[in-house]
Amino acid sequence: MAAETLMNYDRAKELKDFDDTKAGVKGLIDSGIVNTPKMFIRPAEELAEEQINPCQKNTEVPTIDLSNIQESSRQTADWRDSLNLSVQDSDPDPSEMPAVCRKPAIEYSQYIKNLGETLFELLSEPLGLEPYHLGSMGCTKGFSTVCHYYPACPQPELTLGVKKHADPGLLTLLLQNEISGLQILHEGQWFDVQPIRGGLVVNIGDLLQMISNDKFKSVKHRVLATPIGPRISVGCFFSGHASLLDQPFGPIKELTSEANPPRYKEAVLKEYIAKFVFGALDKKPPIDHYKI
Ligand SMILES: O=C(O)CCC(=O)C(=O)O
Ligand SMILES: [Fe+2]
Repeated sequence: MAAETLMNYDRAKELKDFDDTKAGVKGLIDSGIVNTPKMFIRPAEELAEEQINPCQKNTEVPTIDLSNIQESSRQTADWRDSLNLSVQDSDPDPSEMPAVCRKPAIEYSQYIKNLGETLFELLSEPLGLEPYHLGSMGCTKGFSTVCHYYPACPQPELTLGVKKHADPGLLTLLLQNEISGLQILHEGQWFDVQPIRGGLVVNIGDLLQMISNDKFKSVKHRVLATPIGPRISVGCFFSGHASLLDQPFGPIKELTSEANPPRYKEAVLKEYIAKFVFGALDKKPPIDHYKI
């Protein structure tokens, strides 16, 4: 009986059915956010107008930020523009999104939310937890969508698109256009993560490493600057809901024991987040402050 079920198993059909529900990646691609580079190429007056529009509380309009460059140091600016859209509720307020990308961004957020819920269920299981455990902790609520635009770089050897880092949050779902540049660090060596059309990169972040008491491991990665472009990527960062900001969190109690004690101190989410918002991406990661 089991063998028969196995023989009838049609993986291609299962994937197609998953995509057709639009919980899958196809829905994300269809929503077209990766084809929205025009949000980065706009007249200066239009950008200035958005920057002073007070209703866009959750949006950072893209600018090349050179403020972290100190003349005396050899620090370089990252070779990219980024647009950050924070979605804290299931239905983001359209007036808080730049008009140019409002429709795809809202549609995309909805798919990501559904996919995030599924993935946190799947991740609860190998931890030996009930499927809804991570979801019920608030992991699936609230995420930031960051759209990166990496223009072609005339001297890619002098800079990087994004410096080496691990994502500080719980989980990142990343969509890339066809131009490569993303690399992960494995056993001291950098490996390319080639874009697969219709595929998402799923990255474990430091916060998930922390609450899983090292059962899941975050991965260090970076983005090269490339002579061809633009490279576009859209990362959705699950880092816990705003309502959890004042709560302490640490390794999940069910995952620790006398034989396997907590490897991290408890932290207040707000303080943890402040450490990565105000710290440099490639300097001491926030997780290191809590290691026991
Ligand atoms: O653009 C990419 O592929 C990755 C960007 C990234 O690592 C990040 O935003 O944290
Ligand atoms: Fe990252």
